[in-house]
Amino acid sequence: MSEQDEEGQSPPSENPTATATLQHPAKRGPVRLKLVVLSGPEAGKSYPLEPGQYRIGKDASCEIVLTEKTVSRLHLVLEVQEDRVIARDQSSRNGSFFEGRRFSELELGPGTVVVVGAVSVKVVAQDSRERPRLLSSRERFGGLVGRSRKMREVFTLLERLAPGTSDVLIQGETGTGKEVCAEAIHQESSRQKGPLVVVDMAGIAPSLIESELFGHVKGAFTGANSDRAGAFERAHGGTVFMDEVGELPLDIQPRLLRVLERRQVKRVGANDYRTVDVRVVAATHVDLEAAVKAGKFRADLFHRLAVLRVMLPPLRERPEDIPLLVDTVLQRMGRPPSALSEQTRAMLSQYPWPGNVRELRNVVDQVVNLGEEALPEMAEAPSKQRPAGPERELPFKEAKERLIDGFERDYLKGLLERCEGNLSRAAREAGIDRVYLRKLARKHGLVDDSRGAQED
Ligand SMILES: Nc1ncnc2c1ncn2[C@@H]1O[C@H](COP(=O)(O)OP(=O)(O)OP(=O)(O)O)[C@@H](O)[C@H]1O
Repeated sequence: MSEQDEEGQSPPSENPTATATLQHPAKRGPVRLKLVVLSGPEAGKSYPLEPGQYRIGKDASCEIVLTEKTVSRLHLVLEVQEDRVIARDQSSRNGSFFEGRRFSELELGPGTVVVVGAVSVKVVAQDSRERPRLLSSRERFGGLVGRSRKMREVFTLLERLAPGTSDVLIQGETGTGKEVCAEAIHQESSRQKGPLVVVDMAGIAPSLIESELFGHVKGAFTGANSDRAGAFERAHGGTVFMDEVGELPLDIQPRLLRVLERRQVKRVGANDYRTVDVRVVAATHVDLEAAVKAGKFRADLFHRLAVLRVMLPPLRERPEDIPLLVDTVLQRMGRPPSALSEQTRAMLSQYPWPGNVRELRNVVDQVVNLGEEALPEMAEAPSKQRPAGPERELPFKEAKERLIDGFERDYLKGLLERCEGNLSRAAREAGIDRVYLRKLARKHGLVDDSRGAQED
């Protein structure tokens, strides 16, 4: 197996007939492929794919070694044939994913990105000029955590834009971490020692928004008993976070545009402008482009705000992040990972989370404090996003059992294969009691009692 650095050129093949082929619909003739690692410790490495089998895993004996901790010793096998490449997950612990969904078998073609545990790899033509964008290897940015490809793309972007001076628009559904993201941008910028002033447009009466943002002078309106600085003046030298900017009334929008363009504010009732040194980070959960089309948001303000855009993906598009988020939430609660059973974790990983990370945090909190009885409400929550599986039509208890059964079987199968059927080793690796493990394995027909299970 030859291994190249992505920065280098692929050497010409010594034996062109022995290379992997895949019919490209647009071209005649075969397309030779290679696998490029996009994230993790081996990011940038690439491997030409020739007909045959490639084992991908942490074990040094694999043809493609990925040392990242979420990768199983033997994780995925690529079967490279003359005209196609098939990827088969090897009952890996953390799964293999394509477009956010776990797969056990998948046909790969040029451009396919799959996630092995948490490591993204991409199949490209060997002579492709495209230099795949390498992803940040970090799993957190400020208070945001995630190891999915989508979140790593966000972190890559944030690494680049946070230290700059440009204003930023953060878009994402409720609970996707927009406020945490704004805090992180502030903390990673040169303004970190300055103030971060948060203004939630949805939480202020429309008549008071102007004064909140720009301040007022004494007597400007009833109740204005003294001069008051607005959010922009208070944030001088720092950052203003405008949450739910889509709620800004149309008549105030030109005034915000002026602040963005000239960095000048005029207090309500005053005649003079004051210059402010602020960075504006705005967020919205609504589609601002649609609001512009509907005449509810000024196009010029939108374009000025949207120069740099961060899109926070919904949790249902990155289920690989759920285990890490669950652990992070437990840690923030001061609880150990063992505070949740494997069954509960399996349930949490299956749920589509319409309320995103906030909902996940609340459910984990409830389950830890109230016990697993808190889960049924979760399963009853409506979701259009979730594909209807056969278990969706069953009574809750039965559906839950079936789901857990499937999870247990897959998990144990992979575990016992990795541990070559050695129950003691498997129990240690999984962190569960050996007697319980034996009981589970027997339930799923995974130990042959006539031969007696291996204990050491
Ligand atoms: N990627 C993440 N990693 C860790 N915690 C997260 C992440 N995303 C969100 N959270 C947590 O979820 C909760 C909600 O996040 P936040 O308030 O930033 O969401 P939001 O997008 O601003 O929501 P809304 O639109 O409803 O205001 C917080 O407790 C936050 O710490």
